[in-house]
Amino acid sequence: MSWGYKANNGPQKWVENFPIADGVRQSPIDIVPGQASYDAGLKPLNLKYDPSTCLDILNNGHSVQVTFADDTDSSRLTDGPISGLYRLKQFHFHWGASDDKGSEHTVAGTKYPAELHLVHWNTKYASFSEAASKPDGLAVVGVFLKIGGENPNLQKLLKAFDTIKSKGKQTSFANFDPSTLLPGCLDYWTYDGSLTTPPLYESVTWIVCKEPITASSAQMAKFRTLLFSADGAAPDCMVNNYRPPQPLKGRTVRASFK
Ligand SMILES: NS(=O)(=O)c1ccc(C(=O)NCc2cccc(F)c2F)cc1
Ligand SMILES: [Zn+2]
Repeated sequence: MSWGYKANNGPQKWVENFPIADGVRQSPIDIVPGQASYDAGLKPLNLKYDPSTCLDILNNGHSVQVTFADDTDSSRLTDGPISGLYRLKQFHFHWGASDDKGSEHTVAGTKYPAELHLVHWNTKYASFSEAASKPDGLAVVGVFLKIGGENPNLQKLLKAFDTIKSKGKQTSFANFDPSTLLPGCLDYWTYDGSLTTPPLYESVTWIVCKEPITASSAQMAKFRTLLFSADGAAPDCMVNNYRPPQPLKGRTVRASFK
């Protein structure tokens, strides 16, 4: 049976097949703002996304994912805490069964209802797959979702959910601009971490935005209509697809802001 988020295959069990789960730079973490150190050397994030690189939207059995063409540099991240140029590969979300939980990172113990991950890979490597196992291979921008007014930029995504309800379903998804999902202020915390799902590779420079974006409670409910299960199997709601915070193990969290 493959990994998931249930008692019998969830985060407490992943170490059995992925021993790095107990590694020294695992993600997510609890971010304690008072303990983060302001680093004046950190540059502003430079994110440039080209909507024409948006390819499709997929239910991969763990999350809903929007995948991008990464054969050119047209959707990419530079500056911030990283050096070089990282190409956007995909973005996806993690969310809860109710509005009181769902994010992977927490802020002084506070859980948000959901968290968006924009996944980029270092173009010093030939591909995402090669970069994914290197200590400086990936950079993931995390954006918290909080409950507020309806977010019109999410609506386009949510409208596609009915056609990708079950595991393995995907549909073409064009001309979506991921920058519409970024907060107005790009202040961030950054630390060295890992993929938050198996294979849990310790290859991610995490860049977590301080400012959340909003989603309405009804929009959050729409995420919860997706299924972990494939067509024809007993329907299993896709909820609580988040890993809890992991030990900091001596790592420093830096802040790009005072
Ligand atoms: N939640 S997150 O942002 O930390 C995260 C981002 C990407 C992946 C991923 O690509 N997994 C599949 C995958 C595919 C190819 C090679 C890999 F190493 C690999 F992990 C997993 C977790
Ligand atoms: Zn993620």
